[in-house]
Amino acid sequence: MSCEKRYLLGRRDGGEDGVLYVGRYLALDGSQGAGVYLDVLKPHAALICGKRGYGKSYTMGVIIEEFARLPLAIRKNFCVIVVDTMGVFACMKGWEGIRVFAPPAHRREGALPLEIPSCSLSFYDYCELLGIEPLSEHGADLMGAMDNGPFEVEGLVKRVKPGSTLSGLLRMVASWGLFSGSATFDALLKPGSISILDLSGYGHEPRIRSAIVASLARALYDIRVEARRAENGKREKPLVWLLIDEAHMFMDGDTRAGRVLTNEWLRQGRQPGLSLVLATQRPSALGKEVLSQADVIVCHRLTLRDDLEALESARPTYVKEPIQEAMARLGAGRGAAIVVDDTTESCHVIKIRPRESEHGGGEPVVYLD
Ligand SMILES: Nc1ncnc2c1ncn2[C@@H]1O[C@H](COP(=O)(O)OP(=O)(O)OP(=O)(O)O)[C@@H](O)[C@H]1O
Repeated sequence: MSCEKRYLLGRRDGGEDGVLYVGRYLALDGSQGAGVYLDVLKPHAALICGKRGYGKSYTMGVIIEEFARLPLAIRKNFCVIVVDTMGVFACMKGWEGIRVFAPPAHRREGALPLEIPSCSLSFYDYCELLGIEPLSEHGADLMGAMDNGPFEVEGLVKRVKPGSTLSGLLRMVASWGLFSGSATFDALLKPGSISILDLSGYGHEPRIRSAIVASLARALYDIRVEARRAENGKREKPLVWLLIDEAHMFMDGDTRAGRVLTNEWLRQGRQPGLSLVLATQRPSALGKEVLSQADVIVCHRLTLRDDLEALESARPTYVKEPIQEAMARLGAGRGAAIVVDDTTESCHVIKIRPRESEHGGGEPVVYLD
């Protein structure tokens, strides 16, 4: 056993198994001290926040690397799924077996196809995706079409009024090739796997991204709730760690994805073994529920008053120092963060460790010739 001093976030015992090495304690003089580790033996809800360019995606990349490095005996208990909205993690493809999935219309070389089971979207998900009101003529028409058992989106077109706006919208959805009646999420549930879902092709399509995340998050929740009931010393379906970059895209406002993540994952995810890691530039956009449910908060530099106030209002009583004052200790350097850990009721300033794989989130350089 190593005698190096270490801080373990999210767990009270000092065990060495099932931990991710995230960085080092940062002293007031800028020197780095004891290693800081994050527990993965229990489910957690973690929030990584900070203003643009101060290290959120980099930190998430470190967490992904650490999952990839866990001994197989531990790793096979989990599957890790990363929702990559900007395509910054896609360059980790192949690193320690990491796989990248992308929707058929936006698949780059080497990425596996990501298809969404068409029946995994609820009636309300389809209404949000199509931009129609559930309580409208189109809504009623769609509900009638979906009532007739399992379907392909092409099949729905045949079941609604021919030539209607709804039929046109459904035809458009069918043309994306994203939804399939025979698709499953099984590939993402391979024990020990790390899957990056590259949704960067839908940069201007918030409804499509939301539909993907809502259906995935709900399906994983249902699968784990079911598996949990049957678990008896053997794990048929792995525990899930869902990492979402730019999480405000899903949780700002009243989206279907935001509702599933808040209601099923944050409020009820502990028992079925669902862990969530959300990264955002705008913690104020995630809502109070997210800030209060997160048991580990990694906060890089923030300067916007709304964001600082949101964190301040969620500051646990054991953190004596106001967030803004603690923030001053981070300095202007990238990669430093305040970490608030509910389990050990502690707050530290840390420096995230250097990445080993390529980081895809750097700024482009200006060419001078
Ligand atoms: N822990 C770290 N150690 C060394 N460099 C870092 C660290 N964290 C961030 N950086 C540097 O800062 C740059 C920006 O970090 P990152 O891409 O994570 O920003 P971000 O907060 O995700 O920004 P955005 O919100 O624009 O996506 C990185 O390309 C890297 O050069």
